[in-house]
Amino acid sequence: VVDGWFREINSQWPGQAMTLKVEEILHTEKSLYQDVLVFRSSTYGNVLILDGVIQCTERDEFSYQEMITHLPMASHPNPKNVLVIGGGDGGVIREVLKHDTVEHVTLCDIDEAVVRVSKEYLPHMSAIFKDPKVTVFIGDGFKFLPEHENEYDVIITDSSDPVGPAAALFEAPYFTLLKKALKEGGHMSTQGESLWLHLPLIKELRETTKRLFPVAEYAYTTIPTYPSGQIGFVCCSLDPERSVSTPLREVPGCKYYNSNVHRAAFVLPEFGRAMVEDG
Ligand SMILES: NCCCN[C@H]1CC[C@H](N)CC1
Repeated sequence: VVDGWFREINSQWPGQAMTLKVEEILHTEKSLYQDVLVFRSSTYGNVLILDGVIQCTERDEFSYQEMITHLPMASHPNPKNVLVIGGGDGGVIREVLKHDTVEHVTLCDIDEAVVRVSKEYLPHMSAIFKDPKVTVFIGDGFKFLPEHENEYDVIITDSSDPVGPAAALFEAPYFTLLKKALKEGGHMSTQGESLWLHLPLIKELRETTKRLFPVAEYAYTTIPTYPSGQIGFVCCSLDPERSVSTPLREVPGCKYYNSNVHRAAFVLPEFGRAMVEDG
């Protein structure tokens, strides 16, 4: 934080940096896995930073959390058992529980510091941890998945960027394990970075998932505080007859998501479509 501003300078997005005005530093620590910073911003509420990268802000997190959750959930006919890999801030869990079909949701995040800090500073995301349908497991998704084969209707990978602890969550071995943990007709979504910054990665992600899943599509949302103001998701189904871009029911109580936004999210601008689909 320099002269009262946080600047998200990072080699993943050279020559650009989101800047947020800081009112007060609320927490800093070095966890087992990453540097953790929380500050109260002037205009985006409390902000969680991991290794210098904006993870979520109270003002705009709903865009990402709603879309990464409802794209796979609303296109699945009857999701009962759900797994979230990452997502220690609790936002995705909050969204999963908007579906009354859900009987149980498990969160598996490698860093207990994220869950602890979220409970303390991001209350409207982490309050949901108290819900009896929620189980929080602190550990590595790579170890968790093989112990839970054929268990989940939907798996959401709410990861940080493909550098540091989350790098392996963007590669084929991970998606192979994830596929085995899904039940028949299962759906998944994974954090898929930005069309403006990561086209080669997105192309690779889609090729990897297309080899493993009969349906694998890319969708995106707008979100001011992520690099270039946009972030995407790779959404997959194990059912060749199903379309992840077709919502099967409404999801009440959302601020970003609705069934038209669901469909529109999969319509890509030409520079994205060409790269992602034609390659
Ligand atoms: N629940 C928040 C997950 C964080 N998602 C990522 C954080 C880092 C960003 N560069 C990309 C999205």
